[in-house]
Amino acid sequence: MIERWTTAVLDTELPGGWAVARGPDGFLHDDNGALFPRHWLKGQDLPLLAEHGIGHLDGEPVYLLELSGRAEVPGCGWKSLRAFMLEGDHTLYKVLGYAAQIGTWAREHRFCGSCGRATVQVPGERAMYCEPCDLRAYPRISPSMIVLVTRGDEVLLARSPRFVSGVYSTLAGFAEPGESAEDCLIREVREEVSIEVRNIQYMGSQCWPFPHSMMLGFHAEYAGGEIVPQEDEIEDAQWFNVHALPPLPASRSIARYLIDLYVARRLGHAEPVLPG
Ligand SMILES: NC(=O)C1=CN([C@@H]2O[C@H](COP(=O)(O)OP(=O)(O)OC[C@H]3O[C@@H](n4cnc5c(N)ncnc54)[C@H](O)[C@@H]3O)[C@@H](O)[C@H]2O)C=CC1
Ligand SMILES: [Mg+2]
Ligand SMILES: [Zn+2]
Repeated sequence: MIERWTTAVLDTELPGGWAVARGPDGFLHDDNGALFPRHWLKGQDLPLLAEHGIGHLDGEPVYLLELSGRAEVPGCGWKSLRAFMLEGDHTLYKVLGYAAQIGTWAREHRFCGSCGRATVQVPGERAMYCEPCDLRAYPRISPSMIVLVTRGDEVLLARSPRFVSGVYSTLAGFAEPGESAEDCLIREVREEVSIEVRNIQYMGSQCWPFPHSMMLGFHAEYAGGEIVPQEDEIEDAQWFNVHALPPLPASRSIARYLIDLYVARRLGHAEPVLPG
């Protein structure tokens, strides 16, 4: 399969291509989507913080205009990355998800974390550089484990107080220094619901640019314990029968994929495909 979208570090001195603009309210869009002719977009008097050449879409260069504040463009509106994830073209969402991660990282690494001096972008490399310290800051990626724990026909799902009302999802958490993926998974499940697991199986991964998680998805079997939801983090956790599931997470999430896959295997239905 030919990839429509590939990332690259492009020279911002070169003319042409497409551009996306990101401000405090998300990405600029109109009826045609979020990609605009770059020359036109740069003529819109936007409060530009930085420009990044981010890759190629269908062979055409794509740039990000990262803005320092709010702006209005006639005939256009602003839409959050999450809204692009939930609806619309998946390739466009991939472009915008990457753009968001690059924009956030570059914005947050304008100064050296060691000496406090201004950093510069390294030409041809995705790095912010402090010359006196010889220190490069690369885009930040935070590994997070996500796991569906099952017990026969039952799946363990939980709600965080941050979730949309009624929705239950798989357990997830960030890796800490010193942990393997499995260590992290076991700790997170213990912390969040006080359950022990066994037969941990890796199922697949997904980039989750909110703001920079890398989700590593697992399946695990229940091995013991009673559910005790973690105070403040977990509002409720329950075993749900595969025939009586609550409202579930968005269909493009790996959480949903892990649930749908288990249910499909249990019921002998066609297996879902993990959205990249
Ligand atoms: N794609 C998907 O299907 C899903 C993705 N997620 C994502 O998984 C990630 C982890 O899930 P949570 O339950 O929120 O994590 P968690 O269970 O580790 O708890 C969040 C806490 O971790 C700490 N934290 C925040 N950012 C961190 C980082 N970069 N590294 C280490 N610790 C950090 C903070 O103390 C925060 O309160 C989040 O980004 C969440 O959006 C969660 C569920 C579904
Ligand atoms: Mg968690
Ligand atoms: Zn420095």
